[in-house]
Amino acid sequence: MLLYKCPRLYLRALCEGQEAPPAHPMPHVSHSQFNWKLFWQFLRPHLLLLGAAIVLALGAALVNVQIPLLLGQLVEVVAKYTRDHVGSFVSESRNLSTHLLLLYGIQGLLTFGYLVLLSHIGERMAVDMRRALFSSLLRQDIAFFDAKRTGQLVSRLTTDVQEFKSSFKLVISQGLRSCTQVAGCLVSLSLLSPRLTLLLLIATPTLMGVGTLMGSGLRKLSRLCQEQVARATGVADEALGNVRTVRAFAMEQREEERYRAELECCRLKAEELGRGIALFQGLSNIAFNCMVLGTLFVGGSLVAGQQLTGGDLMSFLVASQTVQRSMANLSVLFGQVVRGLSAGTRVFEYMALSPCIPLSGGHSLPREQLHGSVTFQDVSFSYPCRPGFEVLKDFTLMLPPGKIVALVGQSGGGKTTVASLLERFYDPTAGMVTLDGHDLRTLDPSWLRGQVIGFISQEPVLFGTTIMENIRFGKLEASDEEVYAAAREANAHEFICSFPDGYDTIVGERGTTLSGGQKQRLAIARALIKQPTVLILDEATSALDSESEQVVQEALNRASAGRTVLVIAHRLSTVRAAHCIVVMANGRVCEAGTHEKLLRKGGLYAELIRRQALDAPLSSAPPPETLRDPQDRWPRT
Ligand SMILES: Nc1ncnc2c1ncn2[C@@H]1O[C@H](COP(=O)(O)OP(=O)(O)OP(=O)(O)O)[C@@H](O)[C@H]1O
Repeated sequence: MLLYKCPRLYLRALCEGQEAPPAHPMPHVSHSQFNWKLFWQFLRPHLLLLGAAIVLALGAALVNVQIPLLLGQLVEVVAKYTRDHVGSFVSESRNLSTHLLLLYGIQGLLTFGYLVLLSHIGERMAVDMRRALFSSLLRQDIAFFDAKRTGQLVSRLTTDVQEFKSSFKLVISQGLRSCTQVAGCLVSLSLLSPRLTLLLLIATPTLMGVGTLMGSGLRKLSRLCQEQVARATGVADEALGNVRTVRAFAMEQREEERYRAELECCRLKAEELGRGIALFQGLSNIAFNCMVLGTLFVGGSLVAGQQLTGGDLMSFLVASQTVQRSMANLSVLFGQVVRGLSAGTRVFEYMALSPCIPLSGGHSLPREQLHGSVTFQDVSFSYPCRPGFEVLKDFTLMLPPGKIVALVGQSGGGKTTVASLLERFYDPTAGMVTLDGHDLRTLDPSWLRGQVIGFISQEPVLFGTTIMENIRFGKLEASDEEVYAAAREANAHEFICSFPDGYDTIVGERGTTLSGGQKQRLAIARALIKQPTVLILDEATSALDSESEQVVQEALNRASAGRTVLVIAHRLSTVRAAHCIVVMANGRVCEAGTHEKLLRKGGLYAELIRRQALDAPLSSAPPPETLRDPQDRWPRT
């Protein structure tokens, strides 16, 4: 297991002759506890400001603790004046009133200060967390995304981080303040009347214990609730992202119903959580009111017994109110903290995941020594999310340098899977894929994908930016001239120049403002700009009409020259000129050879050709001379 997580250990295991570990288990997402270690990493840079905020919050709370005592003294002055009618009430009370006004002012300033600081810290932390989570998600294995919905992941980046940030700010502002006030007031109260304070001290821990028990249940509910919200977001995201397909099948109603059903589940779960929180708050209110009533009752009897003055009782009452308000705040805060901790757990959960296939690491080969010879040696493979289902079984294939090899065969036979293994989106369960004799697992994946392999799929995905930036996606440091050259090579320059904005044309989300053929040619330019040694064409022309296909095919032919090319095709007419055609069935190679050789053999390929009724219109140019003699270089079947 450890070997998976660390490619270096894996390599050492190979060197020491240990058996290669079975391929990538599904990255494990544990429903773990809140990750305090990660939280600390985000908090650490802000410790100084946080310390300042805490000091200000504590200051505000301590100022607040003094207010009941001064109010009690003011009441004493009122009582004295009412009783004795001696002197001026205004002059007697001036000092106390000024003192109180000053405290109110200081409290306001301190509150302003710590709230500004907390807002600053909260926003910075949220940005850091989103960046770290996004970066971690981008690094996860492709297998991770097979098992996840985009909506769920996006929700972690948005809602969960937001929820966590709000809770964090509330805990420091309200929570810290309420706790300090409760503590400060309890000290004041114990000075005024130890007996009354004892009453409060007995009741408080009992209530806290009950609260903790209820809290763990609420936390579970909150987690379920947020997961359901993420599911609903996923449904909306999918429907909106595929709105053309939804419209084409007139499935708006169905999508609305799916979303409504998910929302209904959200509502039920949220209401259950709401009821739980309401019950918790209701019970705590009753308990705290009873506490105040009890305090008044016992305090009143102490005043009657002249063990307490009227002013002291007033101070006691105001301080008890502060304690009560703070406790109520804490109970409201509790729900938020429960939600915040769940949200934080979910955010840190994905952040702590380490991919089985790292983005980089291992060695790269100098370009001048790179030949582009690829082999699949006895490769077996199951997708991690379907472990019992072997897609490739002892699959062996050789792509000689500079040659074109076509993979054909039944749908679902594993052709795209072969391409995915070559790109190292997954690692084989058994056997190995090599480039120039090097196991792909020993090579740097970022070098492999960024510089060696170019991939062009059936449905090219473009980004909603300019044509220039889309082509440059293949090589960020490419000059304008390199972009133009790649576009020319891909037969795209002409149509790009015909647009009023030329290379600065915005292509719309996923390239919706372009035709299929235009998108495909941009994808070819994007793949060619990095001058890949190995090119994978996964049914690159199958979605195009015959006119576009011709232009795109021409570009592909040009792009294929001198490169090792793996062509995956359904339409057999497009691969007749390949140096070798490999027929796949049930995850195995069952035939291989040139078009003519396979036709003569009269096996599966000939049968496929017959089915596609391509015997007659075989009109494209005959394969180059070099193709006529495949000899025994081709894969064993
Ligand atoms: N991400 C995935 N997770 C699990 N199973 C998958 C995944 N992708 C493909 N498969 C399964 O692997 C098998 C081979 O799929 P693959 O896409 O490689 O076939 P293919 O030959 O390219 O098919 P087609 O010609 O229809 O594109 C299929 O049974 C498919 O259901």
